This record gives sequence, C-alpha cells and structure tokens, in this order.
Amino acid sequence: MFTKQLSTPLKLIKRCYNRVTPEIISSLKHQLGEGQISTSQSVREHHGKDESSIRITIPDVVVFPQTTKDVSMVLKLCNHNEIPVIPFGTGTGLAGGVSPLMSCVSMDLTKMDQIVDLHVEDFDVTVQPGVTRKQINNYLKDYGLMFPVDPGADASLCGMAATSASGTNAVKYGTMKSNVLNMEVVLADGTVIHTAGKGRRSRKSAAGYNLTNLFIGTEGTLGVITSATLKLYGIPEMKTSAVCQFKTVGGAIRSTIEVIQNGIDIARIEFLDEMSMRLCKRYSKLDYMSEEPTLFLEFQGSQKTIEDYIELTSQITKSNGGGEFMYTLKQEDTNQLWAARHNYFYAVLASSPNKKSYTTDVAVPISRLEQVVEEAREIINKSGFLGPIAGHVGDGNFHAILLFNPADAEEVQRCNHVAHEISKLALRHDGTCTGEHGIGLEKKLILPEEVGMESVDVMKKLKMALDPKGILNPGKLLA
Ligand SMILES: Cc1cc2c(cc1C)N(C[C@H](O)[C@H](O)[C@H](O)COP(=O)(O)OP(=O)(O)OC[C@H]1O[C@@H](n3cnc4c(N)ncnc43)[C@H](O)[C@@H]1O)c1[nH]c(=O)[nH]c(=O)c1N2
Ligand SMILES: CCCCCCC(=O)C(=O)O
Ligand SMILES: [Mn+2]
Repeated sequence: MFTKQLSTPLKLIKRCYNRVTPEIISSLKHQLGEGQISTSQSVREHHGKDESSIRITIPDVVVFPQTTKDVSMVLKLCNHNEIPVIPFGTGTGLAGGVSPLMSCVSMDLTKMDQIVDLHVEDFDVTVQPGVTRKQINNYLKDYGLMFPVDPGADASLCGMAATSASGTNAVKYGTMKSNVLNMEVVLADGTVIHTAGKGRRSRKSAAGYNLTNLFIGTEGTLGVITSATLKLYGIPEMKTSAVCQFKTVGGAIRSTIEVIQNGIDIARIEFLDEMSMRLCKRYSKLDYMSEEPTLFLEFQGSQKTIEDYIELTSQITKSNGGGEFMYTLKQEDTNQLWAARHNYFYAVLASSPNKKSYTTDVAVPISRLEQVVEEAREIINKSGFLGPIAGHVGDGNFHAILLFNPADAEEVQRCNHVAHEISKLALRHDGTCTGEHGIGLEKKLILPEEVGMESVDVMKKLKMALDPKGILNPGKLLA
C-alpha cells in the first residue's frame, strides 16, 4: 500500500527537493512572526503523520497561521516558489492525508481556534479551522444545541470537512457533506473565497455551482479551509441507548437492514463482531457483555417515540435471533457504551502493540450489506489476518482493522492485497472504497475503478485550474 502508491512524478519530487531554503524560512518568520513557525525535529515529526500507519518523511518546516491573511500570505509565497503545502488539522486522519512525500511546508491550523459566530435562532455556527468537534459541542450545550457529526477522534471540524467525515450519528444526521452551509477557503495562489458567498448561511441555495460541497472531501488538495458555517440541531429531549447481542453476524446485520428499511428513525446503530467485542470488553471494561456479534443502538426524541422505536426494534432483533434487548436510561451507562465504541480503534491497536494497522472503510447499499460483510470476512479469514469488523452499519459502512508486521514485506503486501480485495468487493456491490476516511495515499489506485477515468479526469482538470503548480498536498487523492 505504500510502495505502489508513491507514484508522485519524480519530476515533482525533484522540483520540490529542498525548496524550503533558509531564505524561505526567514521570509516566513518575517511575515508570520517568530512564534508562528517551527523547524524543530519533534514538531516536524508530529506533523509528518496521522493515525494511519503511513510514515514517509517529515515537513521541512511547520507554520502556525493565526489569521486567514496569514494563510493567504504563506500560500502566496509557497505558490510563487512552487513549495508544497500540507494543511494539518488535528492529525487524526486514517488515510495518510497529512504525510509529506517530499520537501514541504506543513500548515498547522490549530491556532485559528475561534468560534466566530453563533446564530441560535437559525441553528448555525461559524468556526475557524482549529475548533474541534468536542470543543464546539461543549460550547453549544448551554444553548441546547449540538453538532452531530462525531468521528471517534476529537477532530478539527474543518479537517472533518476536508475528509468528508462521518461518525455514529450519521445514520440520523448525515455526514459533513450535509451539514456545512458555507466555507471560507484560501486557494493555492492566496485568493480567499467564500463558497456560498461571504456571510451566507441560508439552509438552501440554488445560486450557481455548489462550491461548498465541491471543497468538502478534497483533503487539502484544492484549498485550505479557514472557516466553516455548520448546521446545528437541538439537543434531543431524551436519548436511550441499547445493546443487543446475536449468535450470528448475519442476525445482527439483517436486523440493521430491517430497522433501516422499516423507516425507524434510529439515531445510531453500530455493529461489532465477536472479535471486536472481545477487544472492546477488555479495553473499555464492558464486563456485562459477551463476546458475540453485537449492535450498539441509540434512540432519540420524546419518551413515547423512543418507547415505540424500542418495541419495533426489539421485535426485529428477536426475529433475527437476537438475545435480550438491553436498554438503559442511565447517562453513565450510555457514556460508557459510546466511549467504548469511539475508542474501539485504540482497543484493537492495544491488542497488538508491535503491529501496525490498516483500516478498511467500505460502504455499500444497505440491501447488499449482509453479503458484503460475509464475503469480507471470508477474504480476511483466507488471508490469515485476524481482522475484527465493526462500524456504521446503518449507513452500510463498516471497517475491518488489519494488523500487520511493518518489517515483514510479505505481510505488508498481503495486507495491501486484502484491503484492495475488500474495496473491489464493495465496488462489485455498487458501493465505495471509502465511506468516510477519504482516499489520501492508500486508495488512489482504486479511485479510477470506482468513479471512472472520465471522472478522475474532471477531478484533475479542477486540480489544474485551482492549483496549477500542484503545491497543495501533492500526491494525495489523485494518482
Ligand atoms: C479513534 C479514531 C476514530 C475515528 C477516526 C480517527 C481516529 C483516530 N476517524 C478519522 C479522522 O478523525 C477523520 O478523518 C477526521 O476528519 C480528520 O480530521 P483532522 O482534523 O484530524 O484532519 P488531519 O489533520 O488528519 O487531516 C486530514 C486531511 O484533511 C486535510 N486538512 C485538514 N485540515 C484542513 C483544512 N483546514 N483545510 C483543508 N484541508 C485540511 C489534511 O491535509 C489531510 O489531507 C474517523 N473518521 C470518520 O469519518 N468517521 C469516524 O467514525 C472516525 N473515527
Ligand atoms: C471501527 C473500526 C475503527 C476504524 C477507525 C476509526 C473509525 O472510523 C471508527 O468508526 O471507529
Ligand atoms: Mn468509522
């Protein structure tokens, strides 16, 4: 997954080799101020990686812009000198999106951490790129509002826009694609745009191309997002979480399909297979659960609505061989359950400290889910990897975490092959190789198979139009 993907044209790497000269660094210092730039080894190393296993090289310098003007100035300078720039949110990505392939500047946006504008009456808020999802929800709770997109990590909201992120709440509230009203974006040449127009925050608009959604999921390759205006929701009157365990994976998945197809407005429905449950139990002390295929569920709304949904859902799980439908009204139980789910990635890593992980991220139409999960399991079992499976099955999106020895070239190759096979399996079932983590470095070669060469050519034309010198996150997303 690493050797094949590094197909960035040698000329680009050569052209960028050592372009971050001492003169460039002193210009950046002069324009940003001493405290907004670092060439320390540890800071550069921190900015050379995300939560994936990809480690290639580290940036020559890290800049910490404090304003959109700073971002624009850095991009103008780097564009003029043809120096790659990689935007860095909180580094929780799982596709190698922030990992440099060559000499470059890492642009850490965490110092732009202001909540710019809240309109309680309109249910929207505008944030700078350093604001994270937990930070905004802590701020909003006093207003009875919440922002629902919830990747397991406390990621930056603009990084979540850049990767078109999702989470456990997406089955009810959608992903970042349906929760961003407007963005301020700085282009490669330093031009500042507002994708829906400066200050615009109507819930809908038909004014021209949808530039907001164009930039969502671009993974830092078309522009640097310097603010996002987000849709907010009222904190539900009541939330009830539930757990149901099954003798078979099929029973859990069939239950999910029937819940969705019956139009039950479930807020969260997450699947963990028996291997995942074993690791989750150990890491998060879920002692009351057994090591069986399990659904974690959450219902939101009025007490009556929740009671009706629990009745309907428990009938469905029972008809699919589900065990006791255990639900809780206790906040501490709910918090423990969802913290366990959000930390599941770390539970798997903790099980094999000397291994690296590759996380698949396919999504398929809900009617195909049972067959695809079954076939993915067969692919993994044949490979010899353990590969626990879990994820957002309400969206038809699930993950397998493949643990491999990075020093064993054969294992790395085998892991790459399994990941590719699972992606191709999803494509055969009208699905996608990435429901939420993005293409980054690891899935560039399968993108043309998914969207077609013609669509990849359109993406390349957009890239050429907006970043003709190819300085924005070169080598990512597009081969
Ligand atoms: C434990 C755990 C659990 C999860 C996840 C991670 C971890 C560690 N994730 C993945 C990750 O949290 C998600 O991809 C975030 O959107 C990444 O946000 P960061 O700010 O960390 O971006 P990071 O800093 O990692 O950058 C990611 C990409 O976006 C670009 N970028 C960042 N900020 C930018 C900006 N302001 N402008 C332009 N480009 C920018 C970067 O260049 C890079 O290409 C996830 N994801 C998910 O969708 N659903 C999930 O359930 C989970 N769960
Ligand atoms: C569920 C397996 C962990 C995958 C990586 C994090 C993630 O996306 C998540 O949903 O958790
Ligand atoms: Mn996920």
